[in-house]
Amino acid sequence: MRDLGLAPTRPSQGQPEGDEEEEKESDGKSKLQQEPKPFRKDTGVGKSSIVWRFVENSFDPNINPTIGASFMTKTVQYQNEQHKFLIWDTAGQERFRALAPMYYRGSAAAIIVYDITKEETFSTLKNWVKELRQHGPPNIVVAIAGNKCDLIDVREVMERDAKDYADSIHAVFVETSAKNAVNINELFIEISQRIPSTDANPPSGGKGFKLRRQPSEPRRSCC
Ligand SMILES: Nc1nc2c(ncn2[C@@H]2O[C@H](COP(=O)(O)OP(=O)(O)OP(=O)(O)O)[C@@H](O)[C@H]2O)c(=O)[nH]1
Repeated sequence: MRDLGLAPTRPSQGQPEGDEEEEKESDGKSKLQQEPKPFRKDTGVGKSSIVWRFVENSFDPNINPTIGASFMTKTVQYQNEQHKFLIWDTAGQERFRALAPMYYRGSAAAIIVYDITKEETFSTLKNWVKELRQHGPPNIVVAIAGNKCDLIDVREVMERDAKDYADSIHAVFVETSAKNAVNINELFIEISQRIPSTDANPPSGGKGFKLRRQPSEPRRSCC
């Protein structure tokens, strides 16, 4: 059995700032006008839906936004091994952003999700990559998921561009649809394959997991 800590990114905290509402300062300027919010576009990309599809194999079109974070686990039999995923699903709203380091610091991998129909979510993703590189665990596996690939008619982010970017930072990349269950299991399996085995990296304190590299399962082309 191997335990895989995973943190789909995007959270924070502190005094609620309001997400979509603009708060007015005493000088009458809104906070939006005063300071850039590099992570503002994180909500609604489908992080929770991806986790739900993976853990419960279900999809809720009326799912509520995540408050703070939620935690789920799933164990999958993959070839001759059991992989246990310990997953933190973090909130995308700006007011929860400061919580993010709590989740990614102890994680073996992070999935950064963007919405293929919203270009700004892809730009935001790069800020997360930077933050993970600067403040995350040195060997954290980064995965990029371009979600909602069932909405191909309103696509704003080209798959090739996202793939080129992912390759440039050595990240796992896949386009997913939580709605249609496309590439969800493949995403998690590919991440688990990238996490070094305990043979190569002896764990401290006797905890960890053993994993051999296996050939990737074929991915489905998204829609
Ligand atoms: N068409 C389509 N809609 C999706 C997909 N995944 C999620 N959605 C919808 O997108 C909306 C947001 O989904 P969530 O899973 O709550 O997104 P989130 O990123 O977790 O949002 P926060 O919790 O606010 O950070 C919901 O209405 C979902 O039903 C998908 O693959 N395809």
